[in-house]
Amino acid sequence: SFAYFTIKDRLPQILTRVIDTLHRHKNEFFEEHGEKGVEAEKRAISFLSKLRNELQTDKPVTPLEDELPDAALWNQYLDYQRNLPNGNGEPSWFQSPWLYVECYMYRRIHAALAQNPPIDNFDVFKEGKAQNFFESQEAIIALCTYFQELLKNIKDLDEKQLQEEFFKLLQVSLWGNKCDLSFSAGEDSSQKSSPLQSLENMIPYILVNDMEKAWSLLVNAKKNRKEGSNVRVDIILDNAGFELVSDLVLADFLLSSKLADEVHFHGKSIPWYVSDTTKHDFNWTIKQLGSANHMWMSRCGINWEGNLKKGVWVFRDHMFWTLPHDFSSMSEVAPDLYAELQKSNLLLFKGDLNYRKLTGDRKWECSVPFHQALNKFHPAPLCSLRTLKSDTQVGLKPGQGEQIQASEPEWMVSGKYGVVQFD
Ligand SMILES: O=P(O)(O)OC[C@H]1O[C@](O)(CO)[C@@H](O)[C@@H]1O
Ligand SMILES: [Mn+2]
Repeated sequence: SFAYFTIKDRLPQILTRVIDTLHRHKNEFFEEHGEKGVEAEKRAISFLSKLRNELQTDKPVTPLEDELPDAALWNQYLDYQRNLPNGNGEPSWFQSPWLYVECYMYRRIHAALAQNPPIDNFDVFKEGKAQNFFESQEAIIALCTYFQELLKNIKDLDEKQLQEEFFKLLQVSLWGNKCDLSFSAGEDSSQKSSPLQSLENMIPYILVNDMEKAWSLLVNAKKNRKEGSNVRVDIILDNAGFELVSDLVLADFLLSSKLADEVHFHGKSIPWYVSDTTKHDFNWTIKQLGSANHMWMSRCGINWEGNLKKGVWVFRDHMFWTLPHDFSSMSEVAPDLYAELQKSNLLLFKGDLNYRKLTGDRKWECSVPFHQALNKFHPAPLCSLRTLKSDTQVGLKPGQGEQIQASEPEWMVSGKYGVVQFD
């Protein structure tokens, strides 16, 4: 299965890259913190080498020994896995649910750094995320330019024209999800070509296309909005780099077109799945754009900083997003976050990992309804924008999955297909 390939090949590669990254920063740690920095680096590397060895030799998953705020929840989850009636007994790397052990690896990487001051704030994936941003420069310029031109006459657009633009930017954000770095084990995965040019040709690759549903929901929310109440959209972010910029453009469009009054972004509180967006990545990206040597790029960055200052854009991170739990347990494990999401008119979930967590990462028949796979997770109307990079897919027409499978056995993991799936 794809899970086997991931645990056997991809995850050890990612760990090796993390170890290399620390090696490469040795001088920097020394310059910043002296001998203490170098000692901390050595301890972190030995912790990570041990982790890689445990993984590759299928050792049991061990309780977390750090005192970070989520440690108890992780250890409870390990107990839960141990006691599953249909489980394999003692959880180990090759004998446990993929979602669980993969999340666990990223949590252990975090522990390797967090437990070792003075390098405890070092994000081992930061360089890769920045590189993805810079290598997508041209695509970012093309998108920012298109968008700023659009803003010039957005007031004159009729409903049909607004809908067209909404669909375009939704698709850019969907295909932006091709650009993650965990899929390629950290290898370059930037957006090279203009993101708007090929949208028409990519329509056939959108296997579930609920863009109309998302549109009607927003139009109706606006029409039915009560005096003094706001239409709110939440974007549960995935990757930094080009994908994040495409999400920010979409969010700006929602405000500028007055389809929404506020947008709340949800990011990760620790480095996650190589390229996922943390608060630092979020602010860094907006700063980079603002100070770019390109008029439309910097216009975007400056406007977005203004949106944050005005409070019409809000960034939040919550520990739940980096726990191993699927979303059906959110109301129990993180009732505060669930209640927060209930305040939204529309939740946009970006990316593959969020899709796995929405559907419980189960081996569903492809024709099982999305609503059923969500297993009662429904804080508000929601829509997933995801390119297929793991073998879980629901909500297809009967026979649709089988038909693609016959000619393209890799269709579920190649990132070539996508869904805009609404519940
Ligand atoms: O950034 P995304 O879209 O969540 O993708 C993350 C990648 O990590 C995985 O979730 C697991 O390796 C893949 O399914 C996917 O390729
Ligand atoms: Mn990701």
